[in-house]
Amino acid sequence: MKIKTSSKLNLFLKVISKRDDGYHDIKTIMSEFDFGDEIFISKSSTDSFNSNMVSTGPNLVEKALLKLREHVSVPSVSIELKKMTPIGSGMGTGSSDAAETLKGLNDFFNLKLDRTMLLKIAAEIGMDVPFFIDGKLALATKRGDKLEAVDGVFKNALVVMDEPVISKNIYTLLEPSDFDSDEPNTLILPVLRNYPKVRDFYYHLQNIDKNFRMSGAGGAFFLIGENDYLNQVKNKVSAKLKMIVDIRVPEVGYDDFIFSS
Ligand SMILES: C[C@@](CO)(OP(=O)(O)O)[C@H](O)COP(=O)(O)OP(=O)(O)OC[C@H]1O[C@@H](n2ccc(N)nc2=O)[C@H](O)[C@@H]1O
Ligand SMILES: Nc1ncnc2c1ncn2[C@@H]1O[C@H](COP(=O)(O)OP(=O)(O)O)[C@@H](O)[C@H]1O
Repeated sequence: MKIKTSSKLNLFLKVISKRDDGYHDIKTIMSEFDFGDEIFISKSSTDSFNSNMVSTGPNLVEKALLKLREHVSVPSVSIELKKMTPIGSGMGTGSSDAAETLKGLNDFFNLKLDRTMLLKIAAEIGMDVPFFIDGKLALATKRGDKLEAVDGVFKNALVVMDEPVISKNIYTLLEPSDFDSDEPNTLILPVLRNYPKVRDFYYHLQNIDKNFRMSGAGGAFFLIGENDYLNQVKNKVSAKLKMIVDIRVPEVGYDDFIFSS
């Protein structure tokens, strides 16, 4: 079985407050788009995981299999991840790999887990993972795991990335005053303070168009607009990754969050 994974942009992301469990309450709109990796699942007499991804710890794909096994019996399986997307982008590609592994194994072995159960297991892997069970466009609140589908229309977005933000700790770098900020993505404040290369890239983008926004914890940024204009901007941006994608934005109700002037 071959599975194609996807990515997301956080159209905005407000960190509201720190919770008693150490996580943060957030409010964000997550929008799925077509940019992903490939996962191959096949029957095998022993478990195996292979990937072209250089990994320091267990891969989220392996984590997904282990979490699944805590809930249901899964036969031995061979899984291969062909990683084609960058790490540390804030586009949730690892979370998508994990969610697609759960859904893929559920289908491949006919495990009969329903959507509610898949969402529960996904949240045990990471707060970004449940979104990719249904994908598309959703308002995410609480720790990012309470999801509400939002009706969307397609727009073009220029997505750019130069340097990654490799940190599972970005929330710990928030300062009290950050919670009062008007930034469309609160997490840009700790990123600008702690990641000089990403800060330089952000200033480069701001000199071209002030409406560039950061996705998640960075390092990817995006600009929503008309295709012709985005192509002009793309030519001016110096970055390792530049692509124009179709992205869902809410049909109604979120203009103040999404379109800054
Ligand atoms: C920042 C966001 C935006 O979508 O993702 P990315 O930038 O990675 O795409 C998410 O909130 C990240 O999601 P994810 O990376 O899955 O988080 P997890 O693995 O569950 O948590 C990693 C760590 O981040 C912190 N964390 C995460 C989510 C949240 N609402 N509050 C937090 O404080 C916790 O300290 C946790 O230990
Ligand atoms: N399949 C995977 N894809 C991407 N990252 C993964 C994967 N498995 C484990 N990781 C680890 O997860 C971290 C990336 O997480 P994060 O920066 O939150 O993701 P993103 O920025 O892509 O949303 C890195 O430390 C990376 O090594």
